Amino acid sequence: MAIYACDPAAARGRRVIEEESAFRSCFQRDRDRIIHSSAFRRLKHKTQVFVEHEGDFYRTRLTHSIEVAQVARTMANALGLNTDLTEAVALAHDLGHTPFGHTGEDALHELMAPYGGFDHNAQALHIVTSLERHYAEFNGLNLTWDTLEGIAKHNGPLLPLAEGETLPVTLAAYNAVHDLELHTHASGEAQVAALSDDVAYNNHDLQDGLRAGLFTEDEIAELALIGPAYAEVDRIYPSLDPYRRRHEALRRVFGYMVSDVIDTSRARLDAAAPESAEAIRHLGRPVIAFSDDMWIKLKEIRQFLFTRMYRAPSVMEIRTKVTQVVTDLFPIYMQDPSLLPQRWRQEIEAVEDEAQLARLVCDYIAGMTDRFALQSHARLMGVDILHDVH
Ligand SMILES: Nc1nc2c(ncn2[C@H]2C[C@H](O)[C@@H](COP(=O)(O)OP(=O)(O)OP(=O)(O)O)O2)c(=O)[nH]1
Repeated sequence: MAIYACDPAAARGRRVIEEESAFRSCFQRDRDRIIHSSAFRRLKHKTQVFVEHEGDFYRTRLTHSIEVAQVARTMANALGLNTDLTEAVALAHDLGHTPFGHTGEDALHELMAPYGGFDHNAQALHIVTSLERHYAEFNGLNLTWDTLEGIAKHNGPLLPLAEGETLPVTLAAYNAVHDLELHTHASGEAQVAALSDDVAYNNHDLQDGLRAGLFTEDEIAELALIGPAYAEVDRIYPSLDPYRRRHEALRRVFGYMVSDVIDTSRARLDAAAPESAEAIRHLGRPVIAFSDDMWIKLKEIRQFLFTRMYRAPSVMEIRTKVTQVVTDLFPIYMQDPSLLPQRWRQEIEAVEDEAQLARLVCDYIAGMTDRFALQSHARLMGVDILHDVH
């Protein structure tokens, strides 16, 4: 490992002190706790782009998280960073997603507007610091400080706040008791995990979008990063069948992105010459990055995916319906919290005001899988919103 890697022997430790494992480093143990969490298992039925009933081929938040962790390990290893910490942060980065992905998040954010809003990154931290309830001596997973800061700073430092911005309430509350130093950048490991998210989804969404027939290979071959990949495949394998041709082209695109991050980040690390993990945190700019040229090409892909996939009419039609599911469920549980399961009802006794009740209901709904939300909606509203024809 490089001098600037996070060394498990020097980790900042857990909020509740525990005996170290004889077999696993503290970061390995964090990763294992994340894999064994309920929230991680529920990612298997949470939307990446397509709602779960739309087909078994497409990515879910679980398969996406595994792909992020895979590429993150490769990049961390190439850069001399700690692969276990990188993997832990990568596997945890989407734990806070609601049913129906960003659509559910937007709906919950609006419903929670009077009570501090909702943010999936803050929710991931809330889950691993509070909502998982399996251990005798603490709520949450009691992860190391290093993993928690990586989860909190998925989008970079959270402080100082921009004008009119506030910290998500659950994050602010946790930070008040366990200072995650929100002014600094995260470790190199967490920065790798964050960029791996972009590498993974921009690649797999192209694959899923093609499979769904939302656009064609000829159309994506017009994009600056993708055209050369198809050209190279056609040159080497002039008579490849269409499926192998697609795979060969897209795996090259993936490789271009990974090589670019490794080369750019190596150059940045060489130039900054950080002498510790702490030095990376205080550098004032990220050390893990795409080159400017790659960033321009990536933005073109992101724009294409946004208009042709995330805002495609067929995706938007489902979006309207699943927004209704979340919008219907929230007031039902607010008005009659006795409908909540036992584990949540117990907490209602400690609720002091409407904002606390709303946060509880929000946490419960946010934890639902797509199918559980749809089932709950069908049971409570008497309609199967995706299948009933009106
Ligand atoms: N259907 C649908 N999917 C979306 C929408 N916005 C984003 N997605 C999907 C596309 C990508 O697979 C993925 C990108 O979002 P992520 O949650 O991974 O990253 P994002 O940069 O939005 O947030 P984050 O980095 O986690 O703070 O989510 C949307 O409005 N509708």
